Amino acid sequence: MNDLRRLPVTAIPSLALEGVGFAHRGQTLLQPLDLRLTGCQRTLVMGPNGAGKSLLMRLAHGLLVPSRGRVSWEGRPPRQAMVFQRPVLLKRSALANLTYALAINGTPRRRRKLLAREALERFGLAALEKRPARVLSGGEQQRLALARAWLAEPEVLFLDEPTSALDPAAIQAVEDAVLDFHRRGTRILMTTHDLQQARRLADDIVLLYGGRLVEHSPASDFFTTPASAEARAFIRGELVW
Ligand SMILES: Nc1ncnc2c1ncn2[C@@H]1O[C@H](COP(=O)(O)OP(=O)(O)OP(=O)(O)O)[C@@H](O)[C@H]1O
Repeated sequence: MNDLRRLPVTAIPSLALEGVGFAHRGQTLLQPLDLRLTGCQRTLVMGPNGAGKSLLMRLAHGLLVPSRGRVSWEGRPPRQAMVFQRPVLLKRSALANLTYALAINGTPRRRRKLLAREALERFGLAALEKRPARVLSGGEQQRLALARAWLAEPEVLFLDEPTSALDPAAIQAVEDAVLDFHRRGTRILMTTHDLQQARRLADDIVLLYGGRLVEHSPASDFFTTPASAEARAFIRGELVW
């Protein structure tokens, strides 16, 4: 299913993180950072284990309150969705997970099954609509989470290591979905450890190391002329926590 009806063309609000930091029990986990995301970019957040990537995503999406600084959307908050490494699914069928999400967002009952089935079809899950979501394979669960996000028509989609537990075919399916979201008009903010994946998907790269933002550059610059020693080491596979 390749019909990509674009989302209504309204400017996606810019996201500004100003002096945003996060501490827990007196320990600084994310040092104050500034980051501004505009337009319909695909931003890939990279860094070794424990660098603070998930923290940054949760702060940006509003799941965590910063200990200092401010997260703000210019004008209005956009429609947002988040996809996690391990999908959070209800103990119901694949179809019911989607119809439930549609009910929550106010879709009239008579349209829910039709829309949910279209989304299952798009993500290659039509044959599994009756199967309990929690017995689906990891790759299938991730596609179901993406289908649910698709139905939310997000202007901004956060994905936190959505492919780290998946095999190559499932990774490809997630990457194709990310590109479809983007072509439909969604801004992407995604974390990954995978340099090749970042090369395939990114317009710009944010590199975190040890709870610090060390670089935010266009992907072409990051991979060819990285500005920081950390980025050079990361690209060589030498940056570890
Ligand atoms: N809610 C929290 N309370 C306390 N510590 C936390 C919390 N969330 C994250 N941390 C700690 O903050 C640091 C950064 O965690 P984060 O999950 O952001 O790293 P990451 O870059 O996503 O790593 P990985 O690639 O391993 O997933 C880690 O040391 C983690 O243990």
